[in-house]
Amino acid sequence: MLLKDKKALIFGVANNKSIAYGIAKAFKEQGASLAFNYLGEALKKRVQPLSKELGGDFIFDCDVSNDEQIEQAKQLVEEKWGKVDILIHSVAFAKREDLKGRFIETSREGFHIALDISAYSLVRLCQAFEPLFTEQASIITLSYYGAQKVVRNYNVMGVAKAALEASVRYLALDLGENNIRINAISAGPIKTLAASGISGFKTIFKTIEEKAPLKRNVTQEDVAKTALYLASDLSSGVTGEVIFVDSGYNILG
Ligand SMILES: CCCCCCc1ccc(Oc2ccc(Oc3cccc(O)n3)cc2)c(O)c1
Repeated sequence: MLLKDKKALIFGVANNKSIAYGIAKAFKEQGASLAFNYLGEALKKRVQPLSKELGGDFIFDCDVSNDEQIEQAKQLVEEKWGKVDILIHSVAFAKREDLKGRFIETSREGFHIALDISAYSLVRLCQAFEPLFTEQASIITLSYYGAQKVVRNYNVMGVAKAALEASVRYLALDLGENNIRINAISAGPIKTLAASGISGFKTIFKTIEEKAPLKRNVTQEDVAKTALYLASDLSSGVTGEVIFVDSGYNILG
């Protein structure tokens, strides 16, 4: 049991297609205790049954763009668990109109929203939960190839993911003082609720099957297994890294 008695806080399960759901399922199988956030009453109805199904300890309302809600979440987790061994950040958002057309048309508001929810939220969650992280705690966030190379339509989310990946490196320096590790998994395209909001997703998904070295798209399970490695002592010497789980697509010219 790779994660026996570890307490894993999971941000970003929306449904059973979410990457965070696949990660949580694998963590449970390896003996971890789980807790999940949900975004407001509407999504509580979706997350509650998923948490039950996965044997979660508790769920909590937390909009990661709201500092008070993050502080309240920290206080609740402190009360329920006292400490946190693993934090999964699988949260992002951009306005629909900013995920298509010309990036140059991005509004100031749209840029702020995308970077606040998709990148700054990781910094703030680390800041709030730092007092609860155990000696060997591990933090994992999710990124995409569009952070490093231009992928048409990904637009402002690519800029947000670039900021997220750089934040992982700077956070690794600060958190390393206490032997806490933070890494990103750059996952290939997976058919999630979020993915359905991006123009051109289907085309990219098909291209991977034709061009990627493994000639197939990756699954939630592929990503979850790398998350197990990063969350466990198997990756004890790894921090500040971006690990591609994308059938090798990123290595192509
Ligand atoms: C053109 C790029 C195709 C491959 C995209 C792979 C991918 C799929 C999903 C990803 O996660 C999100 C999460 C939220 C997000 O913002 C959204 C999603 C739906 C509606 C909306 O208004 N914003 C966009 C992507 C992601 O970062 C990357």
